Amino acid sequence: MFVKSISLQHYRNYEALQLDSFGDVNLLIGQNAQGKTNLVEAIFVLALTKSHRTSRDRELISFQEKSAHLSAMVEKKYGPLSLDLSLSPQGKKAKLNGLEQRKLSDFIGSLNVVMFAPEDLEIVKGTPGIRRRFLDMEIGQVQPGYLYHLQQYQKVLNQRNNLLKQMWGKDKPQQGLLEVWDQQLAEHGVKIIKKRKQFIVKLQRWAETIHHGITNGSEDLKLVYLPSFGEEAEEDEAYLFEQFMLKLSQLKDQELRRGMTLAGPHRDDLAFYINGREVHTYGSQGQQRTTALSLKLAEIELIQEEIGEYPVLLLDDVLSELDPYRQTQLIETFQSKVQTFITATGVESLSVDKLKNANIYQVHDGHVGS
Ligand SMILES: Nc1ncnc2c1ncn2[C@@H]1O[C@H](COP(=O)(O)OP(=O)(O)OP(=O)(O)O)[C@@H](O)[C@H]1O
Repeated sequence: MFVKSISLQHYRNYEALQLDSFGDVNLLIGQNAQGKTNLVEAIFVLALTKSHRTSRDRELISFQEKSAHLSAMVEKKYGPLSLDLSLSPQGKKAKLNGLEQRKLSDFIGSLNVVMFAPEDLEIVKGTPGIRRRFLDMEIGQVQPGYLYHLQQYQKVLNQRNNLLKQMWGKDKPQQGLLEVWDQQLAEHGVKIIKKRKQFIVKLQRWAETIHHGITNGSEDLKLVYLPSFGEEAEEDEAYLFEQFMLKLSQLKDQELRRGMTLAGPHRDDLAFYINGREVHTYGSQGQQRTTALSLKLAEIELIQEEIGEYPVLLLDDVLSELDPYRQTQLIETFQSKVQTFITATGVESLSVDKLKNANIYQVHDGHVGS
């Protein structure tokens, strides 16, 4: 798919911006703090209705303003599609071809993107919560049904945690009520776990091949789901449900003491291994960065496999961090297949000959010129 144009109103430091005729490769060049990341972030927000760098939507609306508006024209395999998204403290409103969507999940996935930004190193180095967010956002993009279960799970989890807190120190805990929440938690929980496991198996296939290529065959990358209960590879829903309920009953005393739910997809993790060793613990900085890169490139192929179209690639401040060999490999792999937006402080830091047909945009203080 291909983003043809974009328009922003009161989005971050853009008061009003209209950009047309994007090319296959688009370079956004400018000094620090001018609005380069804000622009690729806006494309990301149009795809997922959320930013990759904050969960607080208020930050996306320009200071002093009450709402922001983003829109784009996207060329897809089956024709053009217009996307509109409004953000305000009251919530978000999304339109496809001018028609308001009742649920945001009906809008998400209309535009598919893969963002690679410096903070993606945290997927490998950071806390389990970051890896869960990565899984949830990526699966949500290609399987909207996933987001429904995720929202329901989060609701039930909050209610169950509140109940556990209320029951704390009471003589006669409300066991009956807790069991109702257990059932609902397990119902949505197993759907999430199953989809995450299936996603990881597919992502692993692509990531392994790509990582092999990047490292000249010297490194074997493996992805492993680390569940808080049951077997890591088990996908059978009935079995997972049984295992989840069993785990909750085993943990009940502990949960009542701590006032929180201690097992389920909100406690699961994802591990990366290179040649049998965990990258989080034993990987060098370079291996961790390459792992993150392989994951992102694998995602591009996976999205193509799932939806039959390549996503748009957003490279924020990362291309200049790669050595010339990796820069070239990245650009050559996707040239003419994947529309790419690249931010950098200067064209000097990029292997420019590979980017000679790129559209170049100068970003300065919330204004963009070509
Ligand atoms: N809600 C907002 N309203 C207005 N301006 C904002 C808002 N949020 C961020 N900004 C401004 O946007 C600018 C940062 O833009 P951005 O993160 O896109 O920089 P950048 O060009 O990518 O820089 P770098 O090269 O340092 O990454 C800052 O000047 C910041 O004050």
